[in-house]
Amino acid sequence: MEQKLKEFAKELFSIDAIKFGEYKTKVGLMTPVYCDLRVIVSYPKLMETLADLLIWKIQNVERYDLICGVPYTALPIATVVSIKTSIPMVMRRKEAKDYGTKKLIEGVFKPGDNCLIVEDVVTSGSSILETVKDLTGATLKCTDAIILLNREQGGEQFLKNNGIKMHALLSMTQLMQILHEAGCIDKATVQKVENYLATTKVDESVMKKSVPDNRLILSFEARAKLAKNPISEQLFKIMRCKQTTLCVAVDILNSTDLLNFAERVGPHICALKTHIDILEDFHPNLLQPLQEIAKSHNFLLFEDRKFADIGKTVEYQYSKGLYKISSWAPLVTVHSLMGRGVLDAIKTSEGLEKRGVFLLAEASAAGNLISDNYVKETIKMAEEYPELIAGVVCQNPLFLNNPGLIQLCPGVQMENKQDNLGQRYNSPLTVVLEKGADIAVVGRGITQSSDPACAAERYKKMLWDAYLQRIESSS
Ligand SMILES: O=c1ccn([C@@H]2O[C@H](COP(=O)(O)O)[C@@H](O)[C@H]2O)c(=O)[nH]1
Repeated sequence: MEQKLKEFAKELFSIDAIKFGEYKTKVGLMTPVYCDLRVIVSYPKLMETLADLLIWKIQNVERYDLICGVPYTALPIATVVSIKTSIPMVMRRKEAKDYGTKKLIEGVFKPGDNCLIVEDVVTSGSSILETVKDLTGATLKCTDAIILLNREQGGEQFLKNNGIKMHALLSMTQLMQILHEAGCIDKATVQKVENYLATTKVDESVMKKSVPDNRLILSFEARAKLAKNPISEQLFKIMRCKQTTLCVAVDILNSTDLLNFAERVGPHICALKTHIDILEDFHPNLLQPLQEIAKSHNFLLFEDRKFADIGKTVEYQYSKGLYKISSWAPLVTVHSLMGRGVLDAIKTSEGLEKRGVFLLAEASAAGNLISDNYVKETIKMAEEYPELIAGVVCQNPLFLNNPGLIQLCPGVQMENKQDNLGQRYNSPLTVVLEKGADIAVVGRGITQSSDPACAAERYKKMLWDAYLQRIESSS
């Protein structure tokens, strides 16, 4: 059977059911490998082989009375399995009929019958779960799903969390290995897919098959209307008007250099991100010309203070002291680590009337201690403060169903993969098309360039083209 599986994998490649290149997934992100098993109905011998392989795999499943294919691709596959094993099948309608019996599940079954799910490819597991919901709603039990290919993007865990054990004939890693050994794909392609799988997490909102108002395919114009924070609304409008999603991190130690730099990159950016406390010659007199430059080039000042203390201390750090951040920076970053008191402090402190917070959910630094649960709770916290939160700093496509929030992604550079202190980089294309970034933060990629204005313009164009490519399918 192992050999039969390898031969089958090669056949899938030869009929173009597995393709390599740049493909857009249904949630708007790009993938270097695309699996389209719908073509398999045109190859009856392959259908039969697949059914044999699945039947072989079914031996691991303890008990089932019925089988059900996830519509539509797996329907014919489940049919062949049913015929070959004489296990009766039930069929799930995607929409209930609006006449007659209005049944979602067709076929003969008894309450409590255990139904084995059959599916072709699992990315998120959401399609299986939709089918499971209808089956259990019709009094059936579902505990196991038998599938051809596990794309290894979180679906197995997601299903497990929802009480379904997944049995896959192949994982994406195994498939890559088989195709490489057979000479169908080269090492570079294998590495590209491996890298994509290792770095692209699919969160639960991505896992919903049809994400309502998916931010990845909505235009900034549309999202400006959905923004609940006045600064994120303004940011969306600036991005659209200046056609830029570039935020430059101006990590420069001298005030005059900072002003010169802001003037030069100003036409190409939507926000200028500062670490004001690294200036060796800081004087409050810097702030007025900086604000004027921001106004004249229509970009926002963004102090990356990463507040992380008790609320009262944050109130002082934000509005008092040498920097009086709340008086000149409409945007600031906040760690979720210390809880909601920090957000309450930012919300109520004196300073600019309109303000927005980017909450830090993930970090670009290698070896950071942020866990999946921390990320999840941070997103939850962000969604609890819609009037204050402009967006989230993260490295993965999160909160897809909240288009009013902006994903800000630092760690962007054209070439470098990592600096010598643990900073990790992705290319402009990757952050927008694979990681879901709305705004990309570029620091040394521009500040250390011999011509920062020209470099900023290049980044701006690349990022904007990638954004247009991302929303293309919805226009
Ligand atoms: O996870 C994070 C959060 C913030 N940053 C900040 O972005 C810039 C990146 O500068 P580069 O020169 O492009 O590396 C810097 O100001 C960081 O403090 C981040 O990199 N990662």
